[in-house]
Amino acid sequence: MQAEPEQNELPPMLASSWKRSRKWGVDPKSVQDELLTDGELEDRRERMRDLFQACSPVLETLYMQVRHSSFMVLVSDRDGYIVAKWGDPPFTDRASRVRLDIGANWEERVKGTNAIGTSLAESKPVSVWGNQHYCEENRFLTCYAAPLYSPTGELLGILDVSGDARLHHPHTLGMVITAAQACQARLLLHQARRELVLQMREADALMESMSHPMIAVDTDGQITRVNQSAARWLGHAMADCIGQPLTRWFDPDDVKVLLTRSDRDVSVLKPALADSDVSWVAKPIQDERKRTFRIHLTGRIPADSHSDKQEPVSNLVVGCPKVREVFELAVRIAPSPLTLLIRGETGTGKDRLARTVHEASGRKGAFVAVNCGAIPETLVESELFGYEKGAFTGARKDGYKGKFEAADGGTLFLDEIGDMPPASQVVLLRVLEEKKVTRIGSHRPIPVDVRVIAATHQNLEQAVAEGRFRADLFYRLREMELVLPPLRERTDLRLLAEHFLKKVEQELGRAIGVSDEVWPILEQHDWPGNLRELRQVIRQSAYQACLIRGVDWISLQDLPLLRREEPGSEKTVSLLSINDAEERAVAQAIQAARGNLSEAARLLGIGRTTLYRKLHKYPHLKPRC
Ligand SMILES: Nc1ncnc2c1ncn2[C@@H]1O[C@H](COP(=O)(O)OP(=O)(O)OP(=O)(O)O)[C@@H](O)[C@H]1O
Repeated sequence: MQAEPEQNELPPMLASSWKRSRKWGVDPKSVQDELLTDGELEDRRERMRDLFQACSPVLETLYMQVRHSSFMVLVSDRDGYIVAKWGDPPFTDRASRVRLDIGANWEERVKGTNAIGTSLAESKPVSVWGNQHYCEENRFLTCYAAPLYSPTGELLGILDVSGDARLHHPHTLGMVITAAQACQARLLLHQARRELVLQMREADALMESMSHPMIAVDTDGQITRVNQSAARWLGHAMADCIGQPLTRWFDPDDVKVLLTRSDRDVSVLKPALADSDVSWVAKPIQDERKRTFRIHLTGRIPADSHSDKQEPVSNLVVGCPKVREVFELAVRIAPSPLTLLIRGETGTGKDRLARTVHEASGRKGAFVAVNCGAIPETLVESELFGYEKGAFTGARKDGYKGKFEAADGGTLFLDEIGDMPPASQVVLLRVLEEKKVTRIGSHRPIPVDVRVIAATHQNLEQAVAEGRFRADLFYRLREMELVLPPLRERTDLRLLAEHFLKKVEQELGRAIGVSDEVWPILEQHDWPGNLRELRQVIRQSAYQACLIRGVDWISLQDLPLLRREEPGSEKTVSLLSINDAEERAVAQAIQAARGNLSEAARLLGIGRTTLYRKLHKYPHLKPRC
């Protein structure tokens, strides 16, 4: 054991630290250690996950430099708790005896003068060698520590290299300082990347939140982005719209003008189909040299009545006994605090059921829906739990209230829960257990009163068996389970179809009937897209009947269902797009009118100019003279 140094032998920073240690009442002969429980340690590690993710290459390189030399690398959080270590026996065994180990607190108030504690107290790099340590048991050590800062200068913790005092070398401190600086640089890079993803996501969310249809096209006229509302209008899934030429839906001449004259501030486009009500405003997005990068099209529709999510719960169709049972049970359990898991194929009405539970629960707060599958892995936590101002560069100035806080007093609907990344599953489980959230960049847990409803179309039991989904979270979420049957097993298809037809009638402003021969076809289809697909088919058929054929009833020829599949396929029907249907209708009309275009236009119930425009789109249909 080395003797205590004289005060004047200590460097000034350490002399002040000794004074503080005395003031704290630390006993140099008997240390009262402060240790974390496993849960607390996990929590603190979790809060530094970003740092470890971004900086592990630096920390590993540092460890490679000191291994085999009775040295170890440690990281403490900003409260002095060691949360990570890299080292090898026998030195780590000796270090463990004085609790220089994961979970122990090395603040000065616990351990007296030591590199981690003093570096924290002074916010400066420091080395503490042998008998410069305040507590006798630590005097076999030599330690070098430097603060770890976030890119915005916030203290995150301490990087420390500790070893046998006999191997002390002043240069080691320089190495630790360099590594701490490299960590800050890597964090900056990491956060810049994350910020970029956030911004892209924000742009997507903005686009998605618009109730008006929006389409972005590149300078070649190809679609690069659409929102749900536009995808609905275009008659395809969002992913299928990307890369398609705009000329599939708009007059090619108009599109040509739009692309060549995209320097114009704003122009108005008329769609080739459904020419009646929707008009599209095009606005170029330009760089600083006024070169057009993208063109944004916003559709103006008279009423957004086909919007997915705005229907009052009382309007739901529950004509099938199986479904009625599910809804009745949902309403009965709604006032309880039970966590609910809703299962069912895509488009079976899980979202609607979750809203029903919320409305029947009497909870005054908001219903907040989150699609866990749509959030990039790195953003799940900031989205759910929020972040403090300055948590990372590019973070909003006032911080961000996560979805849990937004749903306080209400219901949080976690859709596609099976897609939640494993790391976020841990945090979610903790929030469910503790009913508190801690924003990223904060240490203050905020109590929340949130009823959680999760939904999935996946086989979660299998995901648990394959290790993709945590078993404890699965059981925590499934305090109560509701299962929605697929449309092919429902007995109320006709009621649903009539319900969707009513909405289209409102859009089109006229009553529309359905011919008898249509029903068996609808009943036979196996509806992989369930209610959403049925709604889409009804809408497309009604538009086809009214706007293309000019009649007030849907008959077989309007159904985008009648195309036969490849021979040998079990299915007899599959969907046609609005465009295919339009092309077919034009061909039939020209054939029926024996090439007389005025007559064909009359049969189609459209003007001659409109028919000419359509022939521009389908030049092979032009009658030969
Ligand atoms: N009982 C119902 N009566 C009338 N319309 C319904 C009913 N249930 C769902 N819908 C409609 O069906 C469509 C799909 O429903 P919803 O979005 O709730 O399905 P989901 O199962 O949550 O879909 P996903 O799995 O894709 O998230 C929506 O337009 C919704 O309004």
